[in-house]
Amino acid sequence: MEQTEGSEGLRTGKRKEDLISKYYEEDEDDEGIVLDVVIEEAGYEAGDIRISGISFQVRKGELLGLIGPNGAGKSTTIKTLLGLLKHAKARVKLGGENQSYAYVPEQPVFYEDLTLWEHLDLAAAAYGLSYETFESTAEKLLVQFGMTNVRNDLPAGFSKGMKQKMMLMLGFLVQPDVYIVDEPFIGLDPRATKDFLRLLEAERERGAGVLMSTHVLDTAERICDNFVLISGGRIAAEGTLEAIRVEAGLPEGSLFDCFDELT
Ligand SMILES: Nc1ncnc2c1ncn2[C@@H]1O[C@H](COP(=O)(O)OP(=O)(O)OP(=O)(O)O)[C@@H](O)[C@H]1O
Repeated sequence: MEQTEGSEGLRTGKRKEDLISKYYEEDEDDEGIVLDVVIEEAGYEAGDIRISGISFQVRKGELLGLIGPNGAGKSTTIKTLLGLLKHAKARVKLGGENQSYAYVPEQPVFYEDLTLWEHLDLAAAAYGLSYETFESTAEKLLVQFGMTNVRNDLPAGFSKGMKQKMMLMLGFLVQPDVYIVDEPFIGLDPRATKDFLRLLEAERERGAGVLMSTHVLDTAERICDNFVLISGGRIAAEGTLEAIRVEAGLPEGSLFDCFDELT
């Protein structure tokens, strides 16, 4: 079975080589942390350091926005925490022994010879969902994303936005404790964006934590609780919008203005 574009799609959170360790020894300060990331440094080649000193935590129900200009190191940060970079000094922990995560990549990744429904079935099997749970959740997602009429089609023939919707559906299907989402908005039409945000909100209410990288700053400003602003492979500012405004010296500034000032 051929998979398109590299090896980073359809991640199940159960691969042995993952950097993410499954057990988090909680003490009082750690309560509610579902993802704890400490990256000392990471790069694509030995000696080629692209990011350094990037640490952050995501708590239950929190949406943390990873923002920064092109080439700042957002995707490298995400690839590092997923264990995809060989040259990384990093430690990544989920919040508990039985916690799971789902990664939604920026570039859709799919199997050429599996239909949309078969992709959903495969992801459900990888996460050990019962057939009943899979069927009812998958049916709901098809309706929510307006994809019912293409359920038995091959994704190779999908538009860019439809492929993106499939990736999001695969993430939502398994209801993980942590979502790691790399730029979800590009390619989605306004209706799909709204559907995605509504589902994300419901998942946060369920207690899922979300790390989301994006360039869509007006949306990020509206929906994220906290931000990590990366510039030149390092953290340029972090915290709430208020904290970022203080850092940028723009007490009334939009996230875009602060971003502009700080990068
Ligand atoms: N596969 C790769 N091999 C070598 N260097 C890479 C690779 N991918 C990215 N880089 C380099 O790492 C640095 C950070 O890139 P990264 O893709 O993490 O940026 P980003 O913040 O995700 O940017 P964008 O907003 O454009 O997606 C850049 O200097 C980039 O050229």
